Amino acid sequence: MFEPGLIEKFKELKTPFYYYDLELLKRTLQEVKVHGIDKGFHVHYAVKANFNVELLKIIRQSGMGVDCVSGPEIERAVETGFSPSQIAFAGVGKTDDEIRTGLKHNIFSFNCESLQELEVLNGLAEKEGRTASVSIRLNPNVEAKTHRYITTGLNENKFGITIEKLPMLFSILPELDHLKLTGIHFHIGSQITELKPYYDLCEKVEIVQRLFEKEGHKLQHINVGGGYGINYLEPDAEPIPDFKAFFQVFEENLTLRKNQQLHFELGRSVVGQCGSLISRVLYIKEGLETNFAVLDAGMTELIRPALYQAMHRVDSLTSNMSPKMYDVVGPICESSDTFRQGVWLPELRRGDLVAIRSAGAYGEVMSSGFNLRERIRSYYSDFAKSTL
Ligand SMILES: Cc1ncc(COP(=O)(O)O)c(C=O)c1O
Ligand SMILES: N[C@@H](CCCC[NH3+])C(=O)O
Repeated sequence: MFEPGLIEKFKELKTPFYYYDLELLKRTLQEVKVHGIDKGFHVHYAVKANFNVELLKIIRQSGMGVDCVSGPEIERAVETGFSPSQIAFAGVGKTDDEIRTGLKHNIFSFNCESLQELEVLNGLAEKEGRTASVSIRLNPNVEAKTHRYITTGLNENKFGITIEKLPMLFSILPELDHLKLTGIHFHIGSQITELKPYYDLCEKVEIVQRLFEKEGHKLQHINVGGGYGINYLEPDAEPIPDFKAFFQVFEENLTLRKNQQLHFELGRSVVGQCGSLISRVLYIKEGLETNFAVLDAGMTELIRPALYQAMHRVDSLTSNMSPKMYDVVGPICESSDTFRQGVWLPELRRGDLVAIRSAGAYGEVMSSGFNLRERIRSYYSDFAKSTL
């Protein structure tokens, strides 16, 4: 990913910054197209993973729709040229203003997460003189086998309506005459690296579909969400996730009804591997138990290690000396501001550049101004697109 010429260019730039390999993004999208879109599936890109406009423009060209979680994400998707007919809007706490944004654009689907939300949406749609297309987000109580903070489909999680609440849903639906029930939606979690949870999900989808059918509801679409994981420790061995295996699970294990569409919402698996956080070593500090490599990037630029104990590969870009063991840390006033502990890297010196890999998803977009840090910049493999 990092040719010598590129590293020379990096040396001239102020660090830290995000670097996006747009060619890798395009190759990843091509795999989604071949194994998903070309099979007739509707794939929505989860904008929350990275709302960077340069990436969105490329993603739009791939034929994907989007999954949004806020009014501003809907506005950004529309501004970038996504058709509202390809916008799904999920979120457990949609505000009235955000709902109005969705109504204004007549989006493909409001993925509703509670009975009260359905009533509020119905009221707002009535006021605006519209009918909203609604998918019911269900909580299938399926174990996603991922970090507990990014598990979303268990009874204890705040997302979706539990299957047990369906009788209540069926009883209020006939009164909500500004809603059109078009589908059901699921999303069981993120960074899912085994296929088993998806097999389990397929079983639950069939159970839920039958419950809707028993009540006379014909579903135009099933949305099974996203969550497909990436290889954080060996990004070069697996720069593009195995989308064939992913889509195949659903192709082979879901019984779609006549004319029923299958929708997906993929975030991390699309943009995760194309982004890296490039940082300079500020100091090398010998501790009593370990050597610290103190970087100029910290949890303010990439919070995943601090928040989920996530491990990102750290590559040295400028040193090829013999390896030494480091705790790679940031400059922020928190001990959790640690990227890696006890990692072997070519001996580092002040000024050396490192790449923190697989940072394209939930990296730049989760950056913060804590410690009054400057907003991080981005550069692209097509440098003409960079805001210098
Ligand atoms: C409703 C919904 N859909 C899709 C996604 C995308 O998830 P991922 O980036 O793990 O594919 C998320 C985030 O986990 C989500 O909350
Ligand atoms: N922000 C999380 C993923 C959350 C997905 C949103 N539902 C991460 O970095 O892994």
